[in-house]
Amino acid sequence: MFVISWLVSPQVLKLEGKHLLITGGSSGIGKAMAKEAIRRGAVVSIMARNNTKLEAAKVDLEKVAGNNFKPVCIVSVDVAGDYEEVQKAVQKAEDKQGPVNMLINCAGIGVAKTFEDLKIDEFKKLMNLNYFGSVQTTKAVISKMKEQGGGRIVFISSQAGQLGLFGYTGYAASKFALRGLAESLQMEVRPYNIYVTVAHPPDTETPGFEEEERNKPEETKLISGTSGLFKPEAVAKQILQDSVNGRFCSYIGLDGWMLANITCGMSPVHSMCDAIQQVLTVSVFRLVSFFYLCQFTGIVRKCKAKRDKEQKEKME
Ligand SMILES: NC(=O)C1=CN([C@@H]2O[C@H](COP(=O)(O)OP(=O)(O)OC[C@H]3O[C@@H](n4cnc5c(N)ncnc54)[C@H](OP(=O)(O)O)[C@@H]3O)[C@@H](O)[C@H]2O)C=CC1
Ligand SMILES: CCCCCCCCCCCCCCCC(=O)[C@@H](N)CO
Repeated sequence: MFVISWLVSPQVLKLEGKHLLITGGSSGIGKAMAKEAIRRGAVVSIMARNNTKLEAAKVDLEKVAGNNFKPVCIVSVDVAGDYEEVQKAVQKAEDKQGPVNMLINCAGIGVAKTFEDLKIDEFKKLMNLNYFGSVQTTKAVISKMKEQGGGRIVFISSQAGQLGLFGYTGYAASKFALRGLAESLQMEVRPYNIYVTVAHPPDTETPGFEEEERNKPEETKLISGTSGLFKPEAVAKQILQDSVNGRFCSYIGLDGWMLANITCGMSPVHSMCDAIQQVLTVSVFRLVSFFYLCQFTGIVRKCKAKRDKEQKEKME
């Protein structure tokens, strides 16, 4: 009885006919999640700011739908803007597609610069969009979800929400914040049959990633490169499946698996298999992490030496 009470074993959510509201659904990971959800028979609403991009995504998404599909609902709103506007936007989606069964908080931005180079406004923007944006949409759906007797809330964090790294002082903080939010919220809403998922994707080939790459410090590129570059379709499929299964932590790849285990902390545990895995791997992966940390310190040192040398040559 004791063992059973701390294990989380939610019912698998049947996606067919369920309303999925996806913020940031007009591009990248969010759009790939919308596509996968439609393919699996869900009813989808996507939210973002730019209407032209939303319209284009709608056309793209409806191409993958079967015969009896419900049109994709698009709503233009700034999730980090006025809370009343966010509430109205959610209401608009619910009027069209019914109450939200799964909210996917994917609207977000990545900025990689050193702490010195990041402007205060950039720190604020990162927190405002990546963290408060997710708070606002979640707040706008949670009461109805409780009344309904269940649902799913998904937060798209990052591997940089599991470890801090060069260039991500602003970004990682906003992604770590989501974990604290999610862990607390999960404890509150579990009696209402609502399950929270935090996803920690590695670098993923999206328009947002391309933009971020342009001014990225070399250190950040090299360190992030360790865990590879993934396709949005693969990342989306994994996150959607983990959310359907009601898993608290969603990850992809070998490094993702190690990070999920080493950062399990006090998060809810999904199955006996996960519990055993965590108990057995935490100390081993901590040992493995020293090698990674050594490698990262080496990268930072080499990049600095290279920069110093270039500077000196320029002076001469
Ligand atoms: N790509 C990567 O390498 C990784 C990404 N992530 C995270 O995944 C999420 C998605 O990233 P990715 O697919 O790369 O991003 P994209 O830039 O490709 O897409 C971002 C989406 O969010 C929307 N959006 C941005 N700002 C707002 C806003 N203020 N209000 C409403 N919608 C907004 C954009 O539309 P519009 O501009 O029209 O508003 C767009 O639909 C982010 O949270 C990111 O941090 C995590 C790990 C790795
Ligand atoms: C046991 C120890 C295992 C250690 C593994 C370490 C792997 C570190 C890789 C960090 C990658 C961070 C990617 C962030 C991507 C992102 O969020 C941005 N691209 C957003 O745009």
